[in-house]
Amino acid sequence: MSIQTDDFNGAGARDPRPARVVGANPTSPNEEAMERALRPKRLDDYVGQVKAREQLDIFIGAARKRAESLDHVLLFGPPGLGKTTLSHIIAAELGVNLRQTSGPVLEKPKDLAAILTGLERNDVLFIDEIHRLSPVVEEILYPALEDFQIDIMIGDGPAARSIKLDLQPFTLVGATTRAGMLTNPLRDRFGIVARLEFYTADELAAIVTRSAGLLGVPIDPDGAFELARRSRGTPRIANRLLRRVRDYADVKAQGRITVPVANLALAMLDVDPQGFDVMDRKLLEAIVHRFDGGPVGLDNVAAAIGEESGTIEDVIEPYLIQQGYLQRTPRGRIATVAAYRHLGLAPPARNGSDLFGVPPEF
Ligand SMILES: Nc1ncnc2c1ncn2[C@@H]1O[C@H](COP(=O)(O)OP(=O)(O)OP(=O)(O)O)[C@@H](O)[C@H]1O
Ligand SMILES: [Mg+2]
Repeated sequence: MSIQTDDFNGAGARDPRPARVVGANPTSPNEEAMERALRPKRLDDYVGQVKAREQLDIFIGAARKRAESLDHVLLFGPPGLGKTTLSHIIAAELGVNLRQTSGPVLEKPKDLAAILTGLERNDVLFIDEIHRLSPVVEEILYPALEDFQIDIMIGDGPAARSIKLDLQPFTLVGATTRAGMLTNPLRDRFGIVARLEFYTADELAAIVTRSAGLLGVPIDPDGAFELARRSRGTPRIANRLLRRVRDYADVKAQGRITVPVANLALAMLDVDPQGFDVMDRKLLEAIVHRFDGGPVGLDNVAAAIGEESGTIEDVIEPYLIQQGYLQRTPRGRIATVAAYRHLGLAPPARNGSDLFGVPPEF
């Protein structure tokens, strides 16, 4: 199997701001190299995501048996949950090449045409950030996905004509953090759609334990669980906390990660008992203190905390919502009772306390 990459992990431009310890995006090229080393290579080593894994296991098995290309796959979910990892696993399990690129890198139709015509039979084409494909590029993708054909223009001006080129059958694996931003015609062309979910603490503990084994870090099971519990449901964060806490353990505690060592190291890193970091707390505090707990519109919150609304929506909010600290309503964001309590505040008595969905004794 060969793997070709057009850009660095398909991630495009890097964010120049200081990295969050529990931010879900990769923080540096160094971290990405480390991630590649820790990335599971086969479906059996891929922890959690039971539904997506079961589906893929069957469809991949069927495609292999018939020596056909796998149906096109759309992977969506918040950053760091394993979309890129899964795309590599799909190619490995199919026993085919993986060609990796990303939406923003494909500027012109000919960029995509060059990649498509280079694919071998049943190869996987992985397009990261597929919601950022330009419309003209997307246009040539449709016939490629449907009939394994593309129309390309030859020549200029009045002499220009379009010719059809046949492609080898292939599988597109598209990844996105924002399925809602995909056009309908594109979304409809994926036969397999897998939504990746946040991981449970037990699943993350398994990932931390596996990574610790690969890195040769001694860790107690309870220590692994403590890191897992505070990783915002995200393997990328779990692996990052492991590396940072390992540094702390090396310098302060003869290398072994125990619960007390994990607690001290995580406190030093400003990761609170729920695994929330400064940005999470800033968001909740802004909604509670500046907007009376909401509802407040996304743009107002973004302005209040000096963060891009896209980052709030894709990276910060999903976990807070999943954990029940925040609600997204048509009228705006609302901080829940759990958010008030997390900030050490008494929740306000409201007529609309059913907003919080909590029993009256609160
Ligand atoms: N199911 C899993 N089992 C074990 N490790 C995992 C799993 N999912 C992800 N990881 C680890 O987490 C890291 C981040 O995963 P990955 O890069 O695939 O996330 P992503 O969803 O592509 O993120 P992004 O949206 O930022 O591109 C990987 O390097 C891998 O080590
Ligand atoms: Mg990725």
